[in-house]
Amino acid sequence: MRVAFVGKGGSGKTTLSALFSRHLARSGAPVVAIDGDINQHLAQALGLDDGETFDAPPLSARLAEIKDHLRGDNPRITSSAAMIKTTPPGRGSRLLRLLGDDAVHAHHVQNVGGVPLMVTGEFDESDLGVACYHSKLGAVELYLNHLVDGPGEYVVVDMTAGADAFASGLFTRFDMTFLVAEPTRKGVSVYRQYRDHAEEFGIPVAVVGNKVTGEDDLLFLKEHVGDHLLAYFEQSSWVRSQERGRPQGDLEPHNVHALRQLRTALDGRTKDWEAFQKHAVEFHLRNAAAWADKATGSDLSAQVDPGFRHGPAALGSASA
Ligand SMILES: Nc1ncnc2c1ncn2[C@@H]1O[C@H](COP(=O)(O)OS(=O)(=O)O)[C@@H](OP(=O)(O)O)[C@H]1O
Ligand SMILES: Nc1ncnc2c1ncn2[C@@H]1O[C@H](COP(=O)(O)OP(=O)(O)O)[C@@H](O)[C@H]1O
Repeated sequence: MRVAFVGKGGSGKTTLSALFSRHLARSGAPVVAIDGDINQHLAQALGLDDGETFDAPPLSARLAEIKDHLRGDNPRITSSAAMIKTTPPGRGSRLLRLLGDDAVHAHHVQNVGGVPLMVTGEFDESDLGVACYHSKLGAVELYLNHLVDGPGEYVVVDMTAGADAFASGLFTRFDMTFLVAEPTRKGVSVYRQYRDHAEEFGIPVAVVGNKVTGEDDLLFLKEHVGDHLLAYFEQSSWVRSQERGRPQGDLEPHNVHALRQLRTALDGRTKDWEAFQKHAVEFHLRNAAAWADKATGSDLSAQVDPGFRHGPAALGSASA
């Protein structure tokens, strides 16, 4: 199961991504957390100490190698240069298993606070004015497009705020999207934007309230998001103490309960590999027509393999 945490900057996406990843990992479930936020703080939120560093290379630093690995010997994708972030897998592509023995996990995963973590990379000075953050997110999209995750396995992505997530179709790669909303007008406005995109594509979105301090906060959220409110987290002194580098005691029982609610909702989803691949193809064709055919000088619609069926059955016939 894949889940994205989205919402306004500062709403608590990173905090909740970290809490949820750790909650899953502690239960013994296989988890990969991915920091896809423009502000790369997930490692810290998972408990990377001040003296420690995250040494695994960011996914965006090895995009060409990742593409080369994933295209395997798919005859429709003749070079990594011809592969764009939306290029869907086909027969001959290399498919990934969660935390499998492959070049992507081997290079990019580092364990932080008991959670295997990959990062997309900082949006640095050299990117300013020349690229959008979607260039960093391309590797996440390729990873998710080629991943065959089984039941009881989890990918948790801390997503960037804002419209970049919609640019390529990345938002259709998840079994569930948790929209983190503070009980403020700004907090719920992102919800409306996301809801409209999601409805168009039949994407499941649930609102997760955060930093709730009382009945008024809860009523405000219910008034604005209604039945889409799945769960809410209270303002947490444990989170605050952890942020100060001195975690005290345990996460509050109400917040632990909210984590369980998120997991139950996610576990209740049924995977639809056919719909998943259909969206991948649809967005690939859109990107091809909008900019990528021109950028690569080729007809990228030819990369779509109509005979490919994504999902566990495809693992057997994929490139080794
Ligand atoms: N949605 C959309 N619309 C318009 N232009 C886009 C879009 N996505 C990517 N690009 C531009 O294409 C260049 C390569 O994109 P990426 O680095 O994201 O990766 S990839 O080629 O898809 O792997 C890159 O341009 P350059 O930076 O000039 O190489 C991106 O800015
Ligand atoms: N439930 C909570 N209780 C207390 N502080 C919180 C809670 N959720 C988030 N915070 C704090 O709010 C700030 C912003 O959270 P962060 O997770 O970095 O947001 P985002 O990733 O959405 O930008 C951080 O200082 C974080 O510790």
